[in-house]
Amino acid sequence: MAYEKEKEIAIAAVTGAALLCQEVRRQMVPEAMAKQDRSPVTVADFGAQAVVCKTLRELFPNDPIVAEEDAAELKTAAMAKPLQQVSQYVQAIIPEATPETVTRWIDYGNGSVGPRYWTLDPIDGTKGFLRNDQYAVALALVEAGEIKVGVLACPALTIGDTTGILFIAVRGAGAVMQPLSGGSAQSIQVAASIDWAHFRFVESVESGHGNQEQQSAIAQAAGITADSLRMDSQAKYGAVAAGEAVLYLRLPSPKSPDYREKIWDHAAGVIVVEEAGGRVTDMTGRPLDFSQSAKLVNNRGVVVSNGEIHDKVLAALQ
Ligand SMILES: Nc1ncnc2c1ncn2[C@@H]1O[C@H](COP(=O)(O)OS(=O)(=O)O)[C@@H](OP(=O)(O)O)[C@H]1O
Ligand SMILES: [Mg+2]
Ligand SMILES: [Mg+2]
Ligand SMILES: [Mg+2]
Repeated sequence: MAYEKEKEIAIAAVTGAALLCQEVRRQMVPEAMAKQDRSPVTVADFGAQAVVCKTLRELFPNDPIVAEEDAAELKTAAMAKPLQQVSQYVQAIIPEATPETVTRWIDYGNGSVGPRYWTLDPIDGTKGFLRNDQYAVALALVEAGEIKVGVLACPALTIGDTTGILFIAVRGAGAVMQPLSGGSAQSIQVAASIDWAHFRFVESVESGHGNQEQQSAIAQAAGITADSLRMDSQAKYGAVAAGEAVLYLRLPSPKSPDYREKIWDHAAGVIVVEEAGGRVTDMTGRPLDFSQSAKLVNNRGVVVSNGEIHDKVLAALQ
């Protein structure tokens, strides 16, 4: 099958990173360090990025990686202690890790968008991770602007009687989910609109990451009467792909009208939903454009659905 090697390496890398995140949560109450944009980052974000970038670079040395974090701050003297912690967590997954190699591996993620690249969010939903709620490790391969492979680990997500879910999709080959702790893969499909128990929508926990008032109004216009499920991270894409909800709305926040969505906050989730039979566009109906830069400069807002209700949602947005 096409992209077999990419898929296997991506699964190994993301699983290692998710284990690291779970280990951090078990051993400590992670502290948030503030980035320049004042958003939080933790030792687990850095550790997860080191694990994934090191694995990818070894197997695909020519592929750029566009990842959320970088090690510039972490290399400063003031950060010696957190760097030591990052290095120890990474060592549990990759024994040869040292503070020096770890910062180098993290900076493999400073690549640029090009004809073929990987994009990584080492922890998507850092605020969720800090709150002991949902978070995800999200990795995707993009070629000529088209997402080809996506692997999304959601360690805190429960579906059926499994907690800790790994979503995997390859373009044209469908989407599956499997227990993060190992076990067999099961093919997934979005829910049909007649499935009333799942005829509901998901949105962010953080009100500043969307426009909850408008999101409720649009969901209602599409016939959804149930309250929203609020969850952090791309676990929302997983919920739509696995048929737990029929719609995920992320409309521009009135507090940050000029915000542009980042590619790593969407790429893995988009292919998982599309391969499960769903549809993803921006709020004007355009496909998300992953060919430009780390930001989705040609898109505003994101609409993710089971496909069936997509046009109705877009019409309500006009
Ligand atoms: N203003 C604004 N608008 C839209 N999106 C924003 C904004 N600010 C931040 N972010 C990005 O949101 C990412 C996580 O958002 P989620 O909505 O998935 O999770 S959460 O419910 O907010 O925790 C989060 O990803 P992580 O940084 O990886 O956690 C951010 O990249
Ligand atoms: Mg962040
Ligand atoms: Mg993110
Ligand atoms: Mg992140």
